[in-house]
Amino acid sequence: MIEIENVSKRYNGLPAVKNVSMTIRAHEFVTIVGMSGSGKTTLLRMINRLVEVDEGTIKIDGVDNRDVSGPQLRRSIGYAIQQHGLFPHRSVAENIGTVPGLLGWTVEKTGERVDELLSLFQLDPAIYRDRYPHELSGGQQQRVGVARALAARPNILLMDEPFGALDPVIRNKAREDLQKIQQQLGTTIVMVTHDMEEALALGHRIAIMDGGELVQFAEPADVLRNPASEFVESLVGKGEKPFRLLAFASVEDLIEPGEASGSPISGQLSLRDALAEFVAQGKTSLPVKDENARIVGQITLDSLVRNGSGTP
Ligand SMILES: Nc1ncnc2c1ncn2[C@@H]1O[C@H](COP(=O)(O)OP(=O)(O)OP(=O)(O)O)[C@@H](O)[C@H]1O
Repeated sequence: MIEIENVSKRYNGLPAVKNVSMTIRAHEFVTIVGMSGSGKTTLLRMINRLVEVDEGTIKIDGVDNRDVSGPQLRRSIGYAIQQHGLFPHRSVAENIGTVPGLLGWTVEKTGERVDELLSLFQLDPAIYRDRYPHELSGGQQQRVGVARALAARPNILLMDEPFGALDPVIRNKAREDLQKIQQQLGTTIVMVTHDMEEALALGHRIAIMDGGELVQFAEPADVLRNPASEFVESLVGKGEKPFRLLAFASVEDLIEPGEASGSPISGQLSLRDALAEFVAQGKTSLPVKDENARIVGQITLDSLVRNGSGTP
């Protein structure tokens, strides 16, 4: 758990973060979103004390983060950034093994962990272990950067625009991988992004910053339905809002009895993807199938539209 209490930071007399309080629960995935210069990175870096707070306290699992030394704190918290920060003259294995090395792990234990992480990130250890960063694609470098941040099994992982430099296709894949890894390892993740789509897709809760202030901290659907201010509403994108809300419900929520023609869609599909199917198939109702491809009912465009607009 990370408890941020009344934290402020100024640079040259100008406030960068203003009196922010928020509690991030263990195993939670929190995204911090906001415009450029809104204080996201400053807030993130105060957690691992790459930036010191001017006022307020940050407690990690109940302990003030100033009660341990900065280097010691940073060995226990993973940190991944956009420029991945890999050491160019060290191999992939040496890069990933950096923190375990500092913590005094044996060569054998570190080697096992390196291979385990490479496999987790779908990089064959036999091929990639001994490569150097310049021998990897941008997406692979990024994955190695995140693997390195997770090497010593930190309970907390801080990420600053980790996918910013990736092209959209690889970026989506990287997000999915991260989501799976978070579920698998239960790591508490705090991730800064300026991409609302990314914040909504990944965050269990989203923290929205504006001019150094935390203006809303809530679950994605809540932010969409009840934006705390006009600024949040504009960030969410008024026009996009109905589609984004549809992404949080699935076809199985709206199954009804009856037969429909057309190519069956999965009950697991999000309503947003279902809407695309209605358009692609040119239908107003579609059959719904379960995991065993059995037809279990139908969904109508009418019910989807009513759900999307919030009309019962
Ligand atoms: N080391 C520094 N020295 C002086 N001013 C700084 C420093 N770091 C940040 N600032 C200022 O503090 C404010 C918040 O910056 P911060 O990097 O936290 O914003 P951000 O929301 O992460 O922005 P971006 O999305 O562009 O990275 C900005 O006005 C910035 O210019």
